[in-house]
Amino acid sequence: MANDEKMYISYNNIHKLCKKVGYEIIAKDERPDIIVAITGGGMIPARIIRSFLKVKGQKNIPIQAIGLSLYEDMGVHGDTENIGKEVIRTQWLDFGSLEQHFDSLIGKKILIVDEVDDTRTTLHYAVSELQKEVEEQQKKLDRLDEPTQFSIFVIHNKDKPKKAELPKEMMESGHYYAATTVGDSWLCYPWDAEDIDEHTKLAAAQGNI
Ligand SMILES: O=P(O)(O)OC[C@H]1O[C@H](OP(=O)(O)OP(=O)(O)O)[C@H](O)[C@@H]1O
Repeated sequence: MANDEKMYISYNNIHKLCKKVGYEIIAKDERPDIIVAITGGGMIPARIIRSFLKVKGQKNIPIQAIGLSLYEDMGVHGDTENIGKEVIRTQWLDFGSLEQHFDSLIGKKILIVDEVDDTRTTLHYAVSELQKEVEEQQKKLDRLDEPTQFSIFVIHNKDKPKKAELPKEMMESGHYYAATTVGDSWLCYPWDAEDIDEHTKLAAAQGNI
C-alpha cells in the first residue's frame, strides 16, 4: 500500500489483532497486573485485549486511563524548521479507586496500550513519565529492590523514522508488542467512521477484516 493511501481498519480486524497479542502475552506468562490505556485511541484496544488476558479464577485486570494529546509546537521562535509535536497530559493515574489491589505501580507488570505508534512521541512520553513516577515512589517508600516491568501494546506500528525512543531493555526483551507493522499510510479507524457500514466494506476490500 502506498504511503499516501488510506488504510481502513474494521472493528473485527482490531478484535482479532487484540486477540493475537493477548494470547501471545498469556503464552509467555506475562499477564499484566494493570493495563494503562492512552486516551482516546488506546481505550477500545485496551478493553478488547483485557478479554484475551483473562485467566480463569483470576480477577479482571484493572484498566487505568492516561490522557495524552499531541499538539503542534511551533518552537520558541515560531520557526517552521523547528515544528514539532508536544505531548500534553490531560489525565493521569488514579490509585484512589484501586486501593485494595494497588498502592502504587512498584513491582507490577504494566501494559501500556495505544492504537498506533506513529512517531513514537506519545509512547516515549508515557513510558518515561510512568517510569519516573515509579522511581520516585520507590525512593519514597524505600522499596528499591522490586522490579517493575513495562510493556507496550499497539495495534499498528508505522514503519518510519521515529522521533523518540523507547527503552532498549523493553524492545530487546520482547516487551513491545505491535500486532501489525504497516507503512506510513493514513490509518482510518472504525471509531472515526461516519458511515460504519461503508467503512467496514472498504476495510474488507483491503483485507482488513
Ligand atoms: O506516535 P505519535 O506520533 O506520538 O502518535 C500517536 C498518538 O497520536 C494519536 O493521539 P492523538 O493525540 O491524536 O489523540 P487521540 O488518541 O485522542 O486521538 C494516537 O492516539 C496516539 O496516541
